[in-house]
Amino acid sequence: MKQDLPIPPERPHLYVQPLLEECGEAMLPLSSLSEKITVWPMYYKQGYDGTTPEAYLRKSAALRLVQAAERLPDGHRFVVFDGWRSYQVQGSLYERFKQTLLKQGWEEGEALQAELSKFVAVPSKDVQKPSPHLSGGAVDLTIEGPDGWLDMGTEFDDFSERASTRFYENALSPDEQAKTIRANRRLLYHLMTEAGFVNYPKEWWHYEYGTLSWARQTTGQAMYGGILEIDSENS
Ligand SMILES: C[C@@H](N)C(=O)N[C@H](C)C(=O)O
Ligand SMILES: [Zn+2]
Repeated sequence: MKQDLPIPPERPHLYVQPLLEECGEAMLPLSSLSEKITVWPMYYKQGYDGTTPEAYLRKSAALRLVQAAERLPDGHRFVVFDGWRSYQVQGSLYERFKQTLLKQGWEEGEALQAELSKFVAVPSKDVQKPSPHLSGGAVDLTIEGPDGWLDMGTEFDDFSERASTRFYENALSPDEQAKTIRANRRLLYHLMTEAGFVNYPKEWWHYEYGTLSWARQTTGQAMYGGILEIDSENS
């Protein structure tokens, strides 16, 4: 059972910047792909300008998501919070988190930048080096079961240590709730990685395929450059 298989520690990966060869794949809307996938557009619901009620991923990433979803236990489905993201939305998320940290007493400078980029990628519209969500190869998601969203130990976008994917792997004597959370994160992790995605170790909900950081972790060819606008050419 996937729930019994520990989430392995992050593997050492390439520190050189992989080359990106844009493959030209269009993006697919996720809400109509499978009964096992639903979209809960978190940033749209939170009122961010430039968001839409649909979530999009590049075609191969979307099809791999379907593959993973179809292996969910009966009565479960994926809940997608976000896929492709515009530069405007990436910038707003970054700015909002920065303001939160400043209110907590952080001061402008390198330490603040480092803390910020742990949880929100630096906004980049360089199509050869885009922030992951701008490429259409990154997805934020959880799992819904018969009784609602599974307990993953934190809310989506809880920017704390507890959000680290392996946080509950390290508990020495986990109580029943911690065991449940650990099993739920394992289920998501193994379904997604077996379908070819890589996880961002600081966030249990963030997975990527075909992006620069995916290439760094897998030595595969990065193939998703930045998409700056959704239009009829790329969706
Ligand atoms: C903001 C959060 N949901 C997320 O997606 N974080 C990663 C690091 C990102 O911004 O690419
Ligand atoms: Zn993400």
